[in-house]
Amino acid sequence: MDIRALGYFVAQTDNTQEWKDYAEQVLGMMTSPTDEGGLYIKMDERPFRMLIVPGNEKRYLASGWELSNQGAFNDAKQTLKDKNVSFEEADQATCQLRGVQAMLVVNDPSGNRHELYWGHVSDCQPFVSPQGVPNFVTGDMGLGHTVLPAPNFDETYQFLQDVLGFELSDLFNFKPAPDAPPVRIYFLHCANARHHSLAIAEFPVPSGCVHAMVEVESMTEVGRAHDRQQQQGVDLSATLGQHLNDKMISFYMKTPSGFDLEYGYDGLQVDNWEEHCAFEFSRVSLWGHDFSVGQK
Ligand SMILES: Cc1ccc(O)c(O)c1CC[C@@H]1C(=O)CC[C@]2(C)C(=O)CC[C@@H]12
Ligand SMILES: [Fe+2]
Repeated sequence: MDIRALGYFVAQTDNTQEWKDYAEQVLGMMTSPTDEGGLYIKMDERPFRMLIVPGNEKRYLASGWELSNQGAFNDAKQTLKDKNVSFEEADQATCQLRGVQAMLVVNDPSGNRHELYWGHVSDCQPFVSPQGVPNFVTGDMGLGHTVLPAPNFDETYQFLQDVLGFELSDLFNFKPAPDAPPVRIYFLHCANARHHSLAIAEFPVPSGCVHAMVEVESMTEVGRAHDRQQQQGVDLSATLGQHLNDKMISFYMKTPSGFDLEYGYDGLQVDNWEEHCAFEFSRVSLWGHDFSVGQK
């Protein structure tokens, strides 16, 4: 399957206004209402990269994976059939809300919902940040990355590789405590240069997502976002730091749907995956990233 990028994600909330304020005042993104009383969050020339839908629970709902064209979409559908994976084809209203030509919905063995689509609709309106953020790093590399819970780890990893076509970038055996057994976190890429568009973590997460990541073009913009997080009283989940594997300099904070958002700069890009060599890294970060602040 030829997935090009993480095109969007869908999250749910019982308080759309909270997401609007968070998107505009903290993330520095634009918003517009959906026909259903939800919210489109815009961070580049596309109409949206985050879709917030109304519902009684605050949670992450789905990851939207972009296929290049109708041929790739038909191939994806055939792959699902050949591998006996149950899937649904989205109805007109669902495609309309997301602005896509067609979409298939599959759940992975840990219950994460993946939406496979082609042909996004775009009016290419310029991105004009309400906070003066010049640009987010998107384009061919998609919106960023998402880290999903995978308590059913082996089956989920196999599904993501064999069915959806993700490939391993590198892996981490995370020890939650010095004498606790390690939990696996695998970092996966698709057909773009971003070090990982998806990662899976071997533990359950009630909100449906460990975190999503968005990337800006300068350290100044990470710092300015950190200032807004402080000013708006948003909970910090991890302090500023730099990851060992993708060299991203970032901090983590809560979103209004209960999962975290990583706001980063300077993530590794791999132009030729043929030359890449997967490895196991044994430390979360080169410096910083104190996740204990999120436990308080
Ligand atoms: C280790 C790592 C490398 C690159 C990333 O973009 C990235 O987000 C991570 C951190 C993964 C992971 C997490 O997101 C949830 C909290 C975790 C489990 C920790 O407490 C340490 C590693 C963290
Ligand atoms: Fe991350």
